[in-house]
Amino acid sequence: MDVKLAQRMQFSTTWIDLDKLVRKHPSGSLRFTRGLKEKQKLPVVVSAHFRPKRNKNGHRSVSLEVLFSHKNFPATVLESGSFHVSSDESLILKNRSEEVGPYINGRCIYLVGMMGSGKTTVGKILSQVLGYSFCDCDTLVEQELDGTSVAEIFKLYGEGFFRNKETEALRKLSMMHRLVVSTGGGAVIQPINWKYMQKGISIWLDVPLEALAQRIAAVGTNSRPLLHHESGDEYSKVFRRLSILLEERGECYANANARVSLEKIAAKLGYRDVSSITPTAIAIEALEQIEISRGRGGHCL
Ligand SMILES: Nc1ncnc2c1ncn2[C@@H]1O[C@H](COP(=O)(O)OP(=O)(O)O)[C@@H](O)[C@H]1O
Ligand SMILES: O=C(O)C1=C[C@@H](OP(=O)(O)O)[C@@H](O)[C@H](O)C1
Repeated sequence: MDVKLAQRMQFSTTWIDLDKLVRKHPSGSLRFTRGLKEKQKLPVVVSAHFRPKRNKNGHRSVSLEVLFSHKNFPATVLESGSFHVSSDESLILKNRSEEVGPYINGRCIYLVGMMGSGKTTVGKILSQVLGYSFCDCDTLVEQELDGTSVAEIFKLYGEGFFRNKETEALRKLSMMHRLVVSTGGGAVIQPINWKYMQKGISIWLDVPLEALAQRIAAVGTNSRPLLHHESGDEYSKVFRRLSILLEERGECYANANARVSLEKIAAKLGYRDVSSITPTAIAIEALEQIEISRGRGGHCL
């Protein structure tokens, strides 16, 4: 189907903006009754079925079928075809940031979540679209200690020392504006850190354990000292260790102002697997959840 035709279809005097339609109803079908332009006397039912798919490159395409039916006629396919919506996500992200930007109003955004939940990846996207700076709290701690890596800090001085440095870094960040901060996965366990993060807006990236373990197993555990103690194959040991940490921390993450659940995004977009969700789609959901948390007075859980 011609892309222009697919993106804006006219039935009677009503334009359907498929871009908006797909955004609002990521998959499914829509039925509406209209009199066709030339034959206003004949009411017909027009149904649009659309189903987004993602190809190997992460580009989405939407297949669409428009059916005409009337009690006296068998259902007939008026139009069918598919179109790409790959650039769609960046546009949606931009629109969302313009909508929610005034509410955020320069406050820092703190991304919290388990190791590997995408705080750095999604944080960079959010900072870019909002025109904020990005800051990785672990990197700040490392800089304070002349570039000593987090893994080395744990080895040389222990976890307690690292946690104090992390709190100190968050205290400094809480005095700043227009920052998206990727916090360390364990920052949520110290109540004092929430006092600092409450000056801004906190978002929990809630990612299923299987996906976290897959991501971390793919890059290795060198930079994540809390995952060094287990034996076995990489995926299983990361999974076991993360399960224990999540059990201890689950409630702490729930203190965040907004929660971005990858399982919910997958359900919304009609994906079976959370690994199909792009970081941009997660950033879009983060902005949407900030907007929703506004209606709840800033607290989501
Ligand atoms: N949505 C995603 N889909 C697939 N892989 C991702 C996604 N987000 C992040 N990753 C990958 O997971 C790993 C951990 O991501 P990162 O952003 O560093 O997490 P965190 O900062 O929370 O520890 C990286 O290798 C990154 O490329
Ligand atoms: O979960 C944790 O306790 C930790 C997470 C790490 O940050 P990332 O979440 O960025 O990996 C880092 O702060 C340190 O290894 C401890």
